[in-house]
Amino acid sequence: MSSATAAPIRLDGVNKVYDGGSVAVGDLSLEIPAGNLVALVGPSGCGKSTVLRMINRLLDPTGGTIYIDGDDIASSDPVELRRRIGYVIQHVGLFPHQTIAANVATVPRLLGWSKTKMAERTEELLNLVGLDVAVHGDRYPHQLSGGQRQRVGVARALAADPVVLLMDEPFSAVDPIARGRLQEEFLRLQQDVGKTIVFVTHDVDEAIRLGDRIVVLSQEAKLEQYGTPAEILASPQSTFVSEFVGADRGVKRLSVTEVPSTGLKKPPPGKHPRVSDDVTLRQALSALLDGDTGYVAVESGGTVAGVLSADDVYRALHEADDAVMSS
Ligand SMILES: Nc1ncnc2c1ncn2[C@@H]1O[C@H](COP(=O)(O)OP(=O)(O)OP(=O)(O)O)[C@@H](O)[C@H]1O
Repeated sequence: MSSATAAPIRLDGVNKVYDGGSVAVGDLSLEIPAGNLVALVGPSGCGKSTVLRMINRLLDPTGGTIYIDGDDIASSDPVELRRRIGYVIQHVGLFPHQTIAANVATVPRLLGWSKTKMAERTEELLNLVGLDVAVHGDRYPHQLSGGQRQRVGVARALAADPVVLLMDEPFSAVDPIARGRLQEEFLRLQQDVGKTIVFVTHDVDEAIRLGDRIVVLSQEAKLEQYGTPAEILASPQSTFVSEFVGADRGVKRLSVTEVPSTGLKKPPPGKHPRVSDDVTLRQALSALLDGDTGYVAVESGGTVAGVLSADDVYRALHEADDAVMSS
């Protein structure tokens, strides 16, 4: 494996039949580009976790091949491979009798890093996930909140600069408010680290929010659709996908579409609510509904570039859909 910070993953005709004959994955082929965050979504039992666990060789496929950075992982040493792959699970599995700092340094310690290098890396990572090493470093897992423990799990998974990060429902055990914050922080963190991330969730909203691309799976990990959130929302390829993304697909589309930068109207008189030009149509519509003029003003570089009405939001959504469909 190269020393790059992120590696592509390819699944080629992968199949997994458990002892006893249960087919978890029928025949799955998938390419995940380096540095992409791909969300695997699908109903309970469709094989998402099995797919993830085959990528780090916690399970071996019964057929097909998985490549990381072009190398067939079946010929790699599983322990060695797992040190190059970060893994975060729902109940993060921190070692209860080790401090937070020691937990984060798990893989560097196995790799024989010096104490100084481990301490520097631990501080850097805890900072990256928004925890202060001076406050939290010497605490034990039970002295942290659920959300803080998940952050430590992410820091630990990133400790040895893995080329791939696998995340299995990492935020589902925390309350919705902490979850939203973790998702937001995680998106910011990914902008910094740029890993190839495979993220399992059964929550389609989380997949839309986090994924560069989404893989929708049905039973036996059948690939129903693979595309960007905007593509999947604008054009679900099957009844399964449209039912899975939900009846409020239209509202979800608003949240993956940015406000238009051209064709804005000149503001009529009145005190219109304002949004910046990098918000989504959903945020713009919400601001419009909070006001009482029927318009929302879009600011660009501190000045108002123009206004949108509800009709304009509708038109912008459909123009964005047309652009997605024709791309
Ligand atoms: N060790 C096992 N032995 C036999 N069958 C198994 C085993 N582990 C999982 N399965 C079966 O394989 C299928 C896929 O399981 P998997 O855990 O991958 O699904 P999932 O999509 O991650 O589900 P969930 O969202 O509920 O966690 C299920 O039908 C499950 O019952």
